[in-house]
Amino acid sequence: MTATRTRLVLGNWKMHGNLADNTKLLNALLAAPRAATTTQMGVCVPFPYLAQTALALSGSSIAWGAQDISVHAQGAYTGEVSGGMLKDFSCHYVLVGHSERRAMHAESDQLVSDKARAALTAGLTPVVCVGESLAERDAGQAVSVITRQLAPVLALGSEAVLKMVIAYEPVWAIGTGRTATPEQAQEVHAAIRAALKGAGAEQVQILYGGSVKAANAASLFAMPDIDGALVGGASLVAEDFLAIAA
Ligand SMILES: O=C(CO)COP(=O)(O)O
Repeated sequence: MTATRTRLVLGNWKMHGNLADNTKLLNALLAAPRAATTTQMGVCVPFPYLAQTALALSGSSIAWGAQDISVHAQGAYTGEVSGGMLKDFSCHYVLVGHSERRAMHAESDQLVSDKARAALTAGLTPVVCVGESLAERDAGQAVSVITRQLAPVLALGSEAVLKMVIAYEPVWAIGTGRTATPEQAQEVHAAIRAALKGAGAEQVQILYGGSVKAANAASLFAMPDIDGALVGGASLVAEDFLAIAA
């Protein structure tokens, strides 16, 4: 990682949590001494817990955000949540295009780009998730799939891309305990950075996600184009999440 990029460790709680457990988790994150690290930390929580998270983390160095955003600013869109609403709860980040949403909610590459744009319009930092399936990797298509997924995002222009975070999450590594090797991840991260091209590509944070644990974080973070992690399961256990950031 070059000196210009700060390391970022983001938790994705997915559809986990309840008021009582969240309080314990957030308090444990707040109680941990963090003076020695310059690593940025954040948590992306389910919509109903944004208020609780905002209240708990306000004034701390830990950021928070959501896991999805509507492409619409407001209107008759039952069940949707707008960027303006996320801003009301002082969200910094919003995940867009997580593979679970691409797979289970049929989110297209274009829709993911539209969501990234909606996030930027609302003043949020979109964390654009990309990643190939196992079949695609086995077919040697990892980089071409990611290039295809990123194309409509890159079409938003370099000024927009500079305000984003990209997360590479190979689908076969999510929740499986099977992490990409640092070399496998680095290869894709370098391809992503090459795809970003142009001015500023060196500044964009590119996170790795997929079974990141304290035991494998350091070797992943040692790679030149891996700027941090998007953490699922391990972000639900304060000591594991903190150990990754440390
Ligand atoms: O999907 C992920 C984060 O967005 C990764 O999840 P796990 O860390 O549980 O594999």
